[in-house]
Amino acid sequence: MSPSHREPDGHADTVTTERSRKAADIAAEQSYVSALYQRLDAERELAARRLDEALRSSGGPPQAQAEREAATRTHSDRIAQLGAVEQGLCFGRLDFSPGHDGDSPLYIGRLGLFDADDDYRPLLLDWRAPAARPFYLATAASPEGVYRRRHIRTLTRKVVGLDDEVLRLDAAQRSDHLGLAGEAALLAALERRRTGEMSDIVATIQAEQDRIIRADPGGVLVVQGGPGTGKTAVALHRAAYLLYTYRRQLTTRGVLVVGPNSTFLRYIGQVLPSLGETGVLLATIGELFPGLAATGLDSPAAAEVKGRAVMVDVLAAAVADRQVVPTDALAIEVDGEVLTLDRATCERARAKARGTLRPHNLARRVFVDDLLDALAEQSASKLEASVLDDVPQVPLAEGESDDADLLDARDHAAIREELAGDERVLAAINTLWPKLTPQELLSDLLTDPARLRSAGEGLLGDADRQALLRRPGSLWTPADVPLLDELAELLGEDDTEARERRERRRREQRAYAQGVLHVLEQDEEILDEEILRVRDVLDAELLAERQEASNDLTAAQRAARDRSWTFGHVIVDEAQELSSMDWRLLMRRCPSRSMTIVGDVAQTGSASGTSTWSRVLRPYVGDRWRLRELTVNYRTPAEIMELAGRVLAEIDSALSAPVSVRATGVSPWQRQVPAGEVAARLRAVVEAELAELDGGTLAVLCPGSLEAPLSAELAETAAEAGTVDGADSGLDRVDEDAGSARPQPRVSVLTVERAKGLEFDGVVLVAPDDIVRASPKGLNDLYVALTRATKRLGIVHTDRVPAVLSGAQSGR
Ligand SMILES: Nc1ncnc2c1ncn2[C@@H]1O[C@H](COP(=O)(O)OP(=O)(O)OP(=O)(O)O)[C@@H](O)[C@H]1O
Repeated sequence: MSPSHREPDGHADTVTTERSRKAADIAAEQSYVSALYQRLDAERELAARRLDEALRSSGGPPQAQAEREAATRTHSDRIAQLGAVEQGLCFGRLDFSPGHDGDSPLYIGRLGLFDADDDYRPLLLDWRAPAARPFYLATAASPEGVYRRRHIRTLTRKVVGLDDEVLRLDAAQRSDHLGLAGEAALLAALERRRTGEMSDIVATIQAEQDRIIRADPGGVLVVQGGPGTGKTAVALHRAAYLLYTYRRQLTTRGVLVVGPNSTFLRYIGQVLPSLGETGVLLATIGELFPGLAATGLDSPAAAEVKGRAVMVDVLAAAVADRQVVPTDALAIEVDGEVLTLDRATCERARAKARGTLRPHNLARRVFVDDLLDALAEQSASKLEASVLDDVPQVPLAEGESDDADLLDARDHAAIREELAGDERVLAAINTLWPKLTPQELLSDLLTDPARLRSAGEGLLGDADRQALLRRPGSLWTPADVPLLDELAELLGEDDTEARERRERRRREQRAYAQGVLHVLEQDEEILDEEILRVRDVLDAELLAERQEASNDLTAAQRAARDRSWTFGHVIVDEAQELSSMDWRLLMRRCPSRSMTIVGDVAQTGSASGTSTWSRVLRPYVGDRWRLRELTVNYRTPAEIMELAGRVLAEIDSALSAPVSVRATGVSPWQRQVPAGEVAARLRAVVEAELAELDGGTLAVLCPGSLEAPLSAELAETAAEAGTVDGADSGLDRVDEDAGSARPQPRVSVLTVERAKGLEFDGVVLVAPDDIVRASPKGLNDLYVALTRATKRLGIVHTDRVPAVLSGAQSGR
């Protein structure tokens, strides 16, 4: 330091004292944190030992086997949980004002640890525990007894920094403009390079987020917030919190988290395990019909029509159309005899079946029974007539009547049974009221113009029907899934045969178990009448139950296989995109209406999506839903948000953009290139941006028409440098080594639709004018695209500059 810059001696002393105090604090925290890691290691060893014991023991009675399976599951879960908290095990400490209840410091971390040698004194408090709340909520104005909040920063197991906030109104240490807690730790977290996988935010959850995370689970909670306000982060932490707090209810029914696409689910997939939660099913709507892969793509017009609420009536009409009454009588030849089903008989049977109000496949039984009765009666009459024809006529004696039936009830039943087993009879009845699967019915409907015209009469226009029609054998699409789900409800499943099969299997298992008990008893030496015998503790019924495929699946795994599964709680992210039909499906999965709905109506891109929450919720809960708003943008720097804010004002001047938590000093750049040269020139732009970013992730966002050519162009760069993800390769290969080694920079080429919910360090937006003009929600798409970057944004115009962007800073 030059003499002219020398600090006055007194100041230098203060700095030195401050430094040594910090070093002493760090050393003290290091010893506490090291002790916590020792405890963690001990817990891991214990869990591993117990798992090993459970796996090694074998044989024994069935009850012991079942217990062993449960123990194996518990210990494996515990090992996974302990493994997921290695990074940042402890991140906070609360010190309380003197005289406050329990004034020893509390340490907050990713899970709870206790001192087994000291009456299970808490050493580390799980962030979800009620006592940890002040860490997120206490403020200088409302300190909740907290004197100091400390953020502890660690790298691997080493304490590398402490950020203290003294919660006294006169301790003006904190920026109050957004009411942020732990601002230094928060900004450090936000500055981190993005890896392509979302990370948890347990160490820096803000008060407005915490209130949502810990909100009561009952009823529908809507979380509305602009881009980057942490909606996804909050939704996932809420899932973890609910599972921790309401474990009993929720581990049986499970929690469903719905996201917009598989790229997004990969992006958030790691967050929950790192929070120590694995009992959650992450799925897109397209994945919620078990056994069906919805890999096809709809045109925007087809997706929009399929999402309309009127499709409920179209499908109901399509089902009704399959319950046919013939114009002319149907003739069925059975054993050389012709039986007929006339219009009136069929109409009566149909009315009776429909009158049951049961789903089609279940009401079918009533229809079939009625027709079989009619046919049996006809057949019996014919038989009687032919017998009478063959018998010589004998004059009736006085008082005798000739209407005595030749056939009794047993004969009638036998005739009916024979008809019920006759292929030709069944085939005829099937043409009138077939047993149907949702897939058969929807496929028939969408590939047959006549069926579609009939079902859509008065409900769909010509253009709608045209949009829906497709070739036989087409792949299922995500928008088909809610239609199939609706049909599954309308059709119902006649599971009589399956139930009979299950009952038969149970009987066999019971018989087998009886045999096992017999053998066990013969082996027993009766030494003492007092000693319990096998049969005293286990009967054949119980043993048979244990034999049933041991139910060692989690609720999430069972739910994934069962269409009619209902969840304990449902969380929907990017909920503004869901269609009316999507909502129907989701509401069916959650009859308790314990739901968290997260989204931003200014980001709606899909034509089936919504611009108001009340419109989608009214049919299910009326006005009984709560709204919470998030107002701070943790992702997008102020310079980029300034540009995005103009687009938002254009979408709806009543909407206000969230306030950015930080500025970078780097304004977005814009330049114009001829449309034909964009692919060739993009490579240089990408290389320059990667150099500026010095690692981290970069996305090229473009209209659908440019996705393939730009991917191909950049794939050549990838081949040379090994750094580019093509459109289909996803983001999951991105890695970063805890901040020390330089990460591989990655480039993804994506449409706005696929980039929804994701974020990147840098974004190059190509041809925004085409994006705006491509759909009625083009401005919303532009808003989404502009708000994906955490650091840098560049815009390459190929055609006109959208008016809303003109006049902004140019360059590059
Ligand atoms: N309290 C916090 N501490 C640290 N990081 C946070 C916090 N809240 C949000 N973030 C970070 O801000 C970024 C944006 O969060 P998130 O993706 O959840 O926002 P979003 O509201 O879902 O955005 P969008 O609507 O654009 O999809 C993420 O990187 C997230 O980790």
